[in-house]
Amino acid sequence: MSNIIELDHVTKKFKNKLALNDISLTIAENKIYGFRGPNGSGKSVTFKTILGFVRPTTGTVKVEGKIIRKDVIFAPDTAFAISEYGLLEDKTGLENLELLKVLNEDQSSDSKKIMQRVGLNPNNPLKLKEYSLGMRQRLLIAAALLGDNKIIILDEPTNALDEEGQDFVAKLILELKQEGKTVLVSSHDKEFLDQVADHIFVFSEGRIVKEIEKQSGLA
Ligand SMILES: Nc1ncnc2c1ncn2[C@@H]1O[C@H](COP(=O)(O)OP(=O)(O)OP(=O)(O)O)[C@@H](O)[C@H]1O
Repeated sequence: MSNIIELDHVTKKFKNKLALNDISLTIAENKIYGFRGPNGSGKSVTFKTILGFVRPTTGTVKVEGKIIRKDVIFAPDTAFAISEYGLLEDKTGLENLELLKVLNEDQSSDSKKIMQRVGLNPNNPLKLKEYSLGMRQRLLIAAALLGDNKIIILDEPTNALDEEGQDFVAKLILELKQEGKTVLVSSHDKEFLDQVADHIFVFSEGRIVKEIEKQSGLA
């Protein structure tokens, strides 16, 4: 399958607010897609319509050929890190990942290994409410790595990270591509997206106003 995700003339209206205004886009397998644009331009709502968390007002979203909210409720083979779909404050990082495994009937992911991969110590006894913003961000990314999904959606994964943390996320995203994943990542940071993305969608006021295709992919 060449296009793993397709949005066809998608609009989303919240009361009087047109959050998405006729978005059409295609996502090919095993590439990294950057979503750039100012606050409120529609990046997160686009991700949520792909995931099936938000129902489009008009238009269709297909993931792996399935129409979201029609053929399936949620996007198949898709993991996400979106800060508002949170983790449990009263649990440790490891406990949070173990709970997600139970919820997802996932018996094969190695939570400890995944925590180490994102630079967190699985034996850290701190509860999430005691985590720094950067540690939270890393745990959220770890949650998206559970289940070995084909498509990974990362909403502002470098928020609250220092320069070292940002480089770390960039390297991780490039590794995910090497492993055959398709990654959708949003950021305000032009430099960061230029570093990782093969293709960039630039959003403004609910529209895609520009698309940038990188020649060779990796920087
Ligand atoms: N559940 C909702 N109810 C009402 N309005 C919403 C809802 N979700 C999003 N919006 C509005 O839709 C618009 C697009 O929001 P979206 O979260 O996609 O922006 P964004 O590009 O991801 O920005 P940010 O970088 O701030 O996350 C905004 O005006 C936002 O206020």
